[in-house]
Amino acid sequence: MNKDTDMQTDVRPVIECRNLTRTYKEGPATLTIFSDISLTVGAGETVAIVGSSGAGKTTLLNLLGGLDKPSTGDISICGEQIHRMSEARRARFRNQHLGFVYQFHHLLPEFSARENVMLACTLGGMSVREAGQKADAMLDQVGLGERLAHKPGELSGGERQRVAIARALVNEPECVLMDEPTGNLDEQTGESVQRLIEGLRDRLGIAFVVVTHDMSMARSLGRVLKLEQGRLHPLPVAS
Ligand SMILES: Nc1ncnc2c1ncn2[C@@H]1O[C@H](COP(=O)(O)OP(=O)(O)OP(=O)(O)O)[C@@H](O)[C@H]1O
Repeated sequence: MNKDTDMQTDVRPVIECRNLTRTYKEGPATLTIFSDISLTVGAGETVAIVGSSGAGKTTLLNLLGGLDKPSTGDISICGEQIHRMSEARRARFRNQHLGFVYQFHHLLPEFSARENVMLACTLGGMSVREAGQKADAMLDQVGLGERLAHKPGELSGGERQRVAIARALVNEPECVLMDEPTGNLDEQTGESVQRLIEGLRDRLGIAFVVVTHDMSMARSLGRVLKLEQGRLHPLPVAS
């Protein structure tokens, strides 16, 4: 075990990355975004990834989520090598095992909060009736039980982000990947989204990987790793 960037407990690993390298070809030159990154994240663990703009945080998150493939190295999510799956299998796997939350919520503007969350279920083959029940329960958990019929344009920024979190969680994924989930929110709303993440992690045992520029949120979520000059370094725990 790599003691620097691996979890320190013996809980079941949800994410296991070994020696990840991502490069881009730029004419005759090769641009290395990061190299030789290894990382293990266990069930119910939260890992925050920080680093300056352009350090490669989103690139790393995209690899973990199967949106991009590593140049070299292995990624195992829930014991399966996501980067080696066929396109169709990967889409199914992502729907079943992973949830995604972005800085800009990417909700469909024409659909209600309920319908946006339901869509994540029906895409996976669930009946409309069951999807409706799941969406209602999940939206209730994130405190939006009274806003089911509101469209994104009729919700506040924090409420929209909570709908996006409900959508990411409704299929009960083992792992949720978040890119700047509070980046677009004021301090108070950001803190309430952070508490929501912590509550869901503790209640449901989901592993969270959260890319953020907010160091205080990173520290309070748990383990903090800094992506710097193409390497992932653990930051010491704040006293
Ligand atoms: N398709 C691509 N081709 C070439 N270079 C790319 C490509 N995609 C990303 N990059 C480069 O990879 C680097 C890392 O980008 P990335 O978006 O992962 O950074 P980041 O740490 O998430 O930054 P920010 O905090 O600003 O969002 C950047 O320098 C970017 O220009």
